[in-house]
This record gives sequence, structure tokens and C-alpha cells, in this order.
Amino acid sequence: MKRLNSQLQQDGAPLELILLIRTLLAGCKEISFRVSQGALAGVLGSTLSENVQGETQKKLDVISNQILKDTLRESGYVKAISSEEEDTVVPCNPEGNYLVSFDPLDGSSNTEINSLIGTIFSITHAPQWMKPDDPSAFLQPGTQMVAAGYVLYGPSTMLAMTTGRGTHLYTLDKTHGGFLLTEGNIKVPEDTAEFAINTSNQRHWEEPIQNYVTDLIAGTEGPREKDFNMRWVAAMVGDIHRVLCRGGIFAYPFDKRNPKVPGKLRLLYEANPMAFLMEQAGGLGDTGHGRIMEVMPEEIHQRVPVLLGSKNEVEMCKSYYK
Ligand SMILES: O=P(O)(O)OC[C@H]1O[C@](O)(COP(=O)(O)O)[C@@H](O)[C@@H]1O
Ligand SMILES: [Mg+2]
Ligand SMILES: [Mg+2]
Repeated sequence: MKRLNSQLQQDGAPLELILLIRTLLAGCKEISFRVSQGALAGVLGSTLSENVQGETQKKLDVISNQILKDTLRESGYVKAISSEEEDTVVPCNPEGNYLVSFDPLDGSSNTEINSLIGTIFSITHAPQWMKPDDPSAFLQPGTQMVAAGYVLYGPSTMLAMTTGRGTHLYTLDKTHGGFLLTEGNIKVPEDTAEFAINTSNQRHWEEPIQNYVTDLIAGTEGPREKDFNMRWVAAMVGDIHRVLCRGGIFAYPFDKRNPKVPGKLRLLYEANPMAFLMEQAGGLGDTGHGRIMEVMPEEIHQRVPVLLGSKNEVEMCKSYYK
């Protein structure tokens, strides 16, 4: 089986980017180990603190963030980091050529039930003019990403990654510690009969998404004349993995409860990397009003509504917004 290095070389990734990705993944392997120890290592449960977004931090959120921060800072390749668990950007090497944004542990409420969780990341070039503590350089649209992916800590530890030449799936071989290519150039089926949305929020949605989901649920008796199934992992990383593997649509729409907050999921380290993976696999990533990867971020923790998945289904959902 092909190793990660060979695939990255074949995809034309520059050496420094390959080294950065390998460093980042070394951190993820450590997270994978800590996660797998669970209660034995005393890493489950919550801390007494909240992150800048008002969410209670789990112990594993804090541990995973620290592992990635330390690993990337020491590498020398990175000028600055932005993370879900950091209030502001973390300055690294002033000579570093890259910026990394990450959600160190996505779906962390799943840690207590031994269910799917993962790390999501995106990488862009660091502008020469940038000072390492300047957040403005992170405010680039997703089209500027040079690599993005996630590591899924499931029954096996898997990596989905793109450097802009297709989306590939790798599996961590724990016997020698390397990621091996297990499915190259994955293609998301264009059509689907599966959706993922937290319907407990339905009463807070806007009309277009209300109407769309009503039509899905109406099944063969409704205008779609087709039955749909629903899945919800409660970890974006798990839901997106399923959609990448067998198609579907994942949506986290705008919620009227707080009109100032455009969605739940964060652009830099949740929506953008997933949109890049999805597009590179032939799917789509949209807000309902335009391509996710073209949204110009205004701050590092900016939120956006997301529609991600099978091309024809995302197009269908978008048509309700017109
Ligand atoms: O089930 P809910 O409460 O709607 O939230 C689920 C969503 O929240 C998230 O867990 C947010 O991510 P974090 O765990 O990194 O905060 C997504 O992964 C997931 O899609
Ligand atoms: Mg998350
Ligand atoms: Mg998280």
C-alpha cells in the first residue's frame, strides 16, 4: 500500500508542506493514542473552563489543542496558528511559511460515549509581511488553502486529506505508525437518499431549509417522490466521513435564535476544510447563498451556515434558497 509521503509527492506537494503535514499528523497520532486510552488515562470529562466561544472545554479538547500547538510551534514551518480552543492567534516562528487553523477535537461531546471524534485542519501560505501575532493574515477565503483534512478517531484512525489534487483516504497502521493510502481519489456519489441535520432545531430555521427538510421527510408521498433516511453522529467529522464514503447531505443551517451568529460551525477550521475535501471529491460545499470557500472571513472564529455533500442534493437544497 502506498504511503502518505509518496501520495503527497505524486500530487506535487512541495517538500516543506509535506514536512509540515507529517508534523501535524505526528500530533494527531498522539491524540489518537490518548483518545484510545479513554477512562484509563483519566482524560474523559469536562474542565472548569470555557473557550472564547462560550463552550465548556472537555479535558480532551485542552489536551489535543496543547499537543498540536506544541508540535507545530516546535516544527519551525508555521508562522502562526488559529484554533477553536485559543482566543486569539498563537504566534510561532516569524520565519515560518505556513498558517494552520484547526479544531483539535471535533465532536468532543462524543468522548464520554466512546463515539466518533476527530481533528480538522486547514493550511494556507503565510504572507511575508505578516507579523506572527497578526490575525488579519488568517482572513483569507478558503480558495487560498493549500491543504486540508481531518483525522477521524474511530474503530480505526483514518485521515482524509487534499492538497488540491483529489481527496484521498488513509488508514493509520498502528503496527508501524504510518498512514497508508486505502482509497485514492474518492468520488462522492452525485445523488443520495440520506441526510444529516439536527432536526431538534427545526423551529429556529429559516423558511428555505424548513421547506427542504419537510419535502425530504415527505418521502415518496412528497414532491421528491423518494424516501430519505437520516443519520446524525453529532460530530461533523463523523457525518462528513460518512458523506464522503457513501454520499449524502450534511447541513448546519442559520438559526434565528441568535441573528448575530450566522451558523454553528466555524469557517476556518470546520466549514472550509470540509468544503475543500468535498469539492475535491466531486461534491459541493455551500452556505445556501454561495460557495463556502469564497466566503471572506471577518474574524478567526467566524461561523457560517453549511450545506455539504452530494452534488445534486446540495444543488437541490440551494434551489430552495432562490
Ligand atoms: O448535535 P449538535 O448539538 O447540533 O452539535 C453537533 C455539531 O457540533 C459540533 O460538535 C461542533 O464541534 P466541536 O465539538 O468542535 O465544538 C460539530 O462537530 C457537530 O456537527
Ligand atoms: Mg468542531
Ligand atoms: Mg472542537
